[in-house]
Amino acid sequence: MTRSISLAVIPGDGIGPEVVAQGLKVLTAVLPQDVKLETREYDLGAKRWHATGETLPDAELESLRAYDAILLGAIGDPSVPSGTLERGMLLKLRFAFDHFVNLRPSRRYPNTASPLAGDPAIDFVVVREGTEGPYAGNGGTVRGGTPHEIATEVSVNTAHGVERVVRDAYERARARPRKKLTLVHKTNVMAYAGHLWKSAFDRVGQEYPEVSTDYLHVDAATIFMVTDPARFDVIVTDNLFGDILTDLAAAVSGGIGLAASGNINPTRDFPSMFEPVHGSAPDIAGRGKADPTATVLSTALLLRHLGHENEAVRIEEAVSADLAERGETARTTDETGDALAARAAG
Ligand SMILES: NC(=O)C1=CN([C@@H]2O[C@H](COP(=O)(O)OP(=O)(O)OC[C@H]3O[C@@H](n4cnc5c(N)ncnc54)[C@H](O)[C@@H]3O)[C@@H](O)[C@H]2O)C=CC1
Ligand SMILES: CC(C)CC(=O)C(=O)O
Ligand SMILES: [Mg+2]
Repeated sequence: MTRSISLAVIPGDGIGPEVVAQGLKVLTAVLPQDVKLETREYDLGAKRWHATGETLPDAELESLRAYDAILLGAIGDPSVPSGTLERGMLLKLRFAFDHFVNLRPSRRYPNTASPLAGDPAIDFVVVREGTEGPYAGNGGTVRGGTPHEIATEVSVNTAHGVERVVRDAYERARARPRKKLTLVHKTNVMAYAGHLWKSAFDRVGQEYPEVSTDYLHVDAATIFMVTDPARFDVIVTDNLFGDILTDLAAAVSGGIGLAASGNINPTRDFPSMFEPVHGSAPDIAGRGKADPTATVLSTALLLRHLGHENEAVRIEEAVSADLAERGETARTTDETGDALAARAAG
């Protein structure tokens, strides 16, 4: 457990600054007096790009290494060509700091609106690979702009990269009461990558006899996430499948405004980065409408990662209690942050 926390804060674009302000409010409220929180804000995102053309200069990336953790709002703006910031800043960070475990828990909190019939219990965690797969940037285009253009986006899967994330997922499954791990892929079509994933899953599984396993093709996994989400305990999957599945998981378990995530570097060679699952939501930015709960819950993951388990639980309990009493009245982003901070402070 750290008695001081140095935190790099990247508010980013759209609703990012709005929700990060609430995350910091709750973090400050929950920490004991003798734990010092030092923050430095990084000006990265659309505004910076328009002013300087920079996404994440190497010197800034290097300076981020020194922190215990990073808190990110979201990046991406309609005024910037799609992918510029997502790849130039967000993926650059995830790759450079070897965030190979993208941890995305889904839990049904009381009194939340699920579109699913029968009010199902939901409590699973997706372990999404964070540094490889189709997001590796391995592709290109030939004959661009002509009717004969050919674009490729090659999924990169290394034995090292797959095995380490699969092992992490087994560890997490073993530590949970149900001890169940589901591999999600598309081995029937993506045969090369699928074989690598499935054989790593089976091989590593021999070391975890107490963990029960199953396999689902990703298309079928989306069916079960809607018809029978209670069947899932821990899911391990690649970068793209995990991205898509976790937006769906958020939608069925109470909404995208509640979904937290951690980009974890389990070896602790680099700072891990915590952020809501959602993006910058330009459609509601600047209107005080964004739900900051996902960011607040991401700060709980951050605290847990740094060894502050009690404070992490206090935040999760504050969210649970607040949701139970939120009712129908619409609240502003700030009001929700205030309510959560007051409860978390105890
Ligand atoms: N980690 C990141 O920084 C991410 C960035 N993005 C970027 O964000 C931008 C917008 O992407 P979209 O595809 O629209 O996804 P999005 O997640 O930003 O928004 C999807 C829908 O969810 C709603 N929503 C999102 N967060 C919410 C919250 N906290 N409270 C209430 N409603 C919320 C939005 O209003 C929108 O209707 C794009 O530039 C995209 O690349 C997208 C996902 C992750
Ligand atoms: C914006 C992308 C790079 C990533 C994304 O959608 C996510 O991590 O959820
Ligand atoms: Mg996403």
